[in-house]
Amino acid sequence: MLTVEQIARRVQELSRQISRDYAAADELVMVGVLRGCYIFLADLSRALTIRRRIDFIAVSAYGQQVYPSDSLRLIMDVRSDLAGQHVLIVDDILDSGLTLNYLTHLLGARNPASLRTCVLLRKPGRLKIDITPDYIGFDIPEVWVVGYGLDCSDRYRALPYIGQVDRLI
Ligand SMILES: O=P(O)(O)OC[C@H]1O[C@H](OP(=O)(O)OP(=O)(O)O)[C@H](O)[C@@H]1O
Ligand SMILES: Nc1nc2[nH]cnc2c(=O)[nH]1
Repeated sequence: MLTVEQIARRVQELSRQISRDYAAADELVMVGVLRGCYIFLADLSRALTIRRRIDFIAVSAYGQQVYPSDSLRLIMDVRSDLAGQHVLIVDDILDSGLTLNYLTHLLGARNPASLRTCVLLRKPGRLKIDITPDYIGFDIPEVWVVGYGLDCSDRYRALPYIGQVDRLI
């Protein structure tokens, strides 16, 4: 679906935009949403030209039967105190929007100086919640995608490109 070159070009564009937008900030705290974010966050953070710190957070759906699950729980919190910090949540994909919605409420309640969101992929046709990330890499169709950090039953995360697999979503 997306080649190595297309992804690299878009990540560079996003990093230029983010570096420009935060040029006046002392520091940006990038909060990656595990696990799918790990390659995108690595590439994006290295391309930024501003001061940044990296942190991680992990959530999990209750139960595995239904996707997307309506209820999420926090399974690993960030280490940093986010009060007064410029925070950017970085995730690989926005599907129903439940994860990003949950996290923006959770982290927004910690009095950050600012809170924005960045996703590499968005499936506009799947949104269950009206949420628009501040930075979006690509809009994609309603299919299951893998590679560049994204998995299918924990496989394919290390593929350098983004591909589509047959799976009911
Ligand atoms: O918009 P939503 O419907 O909430 O879906 C998006 C979330 O789903 C994926 O995570 P997943 O739960 O598959 O975990 P993983 O990142 O560990 O693979 C992805 O990384 C997002 O965090
Ligand atoms: N790997 C992967 N995770 C997702 N989470 C929500 N949609 C997707 C998808 O298409 N692929």
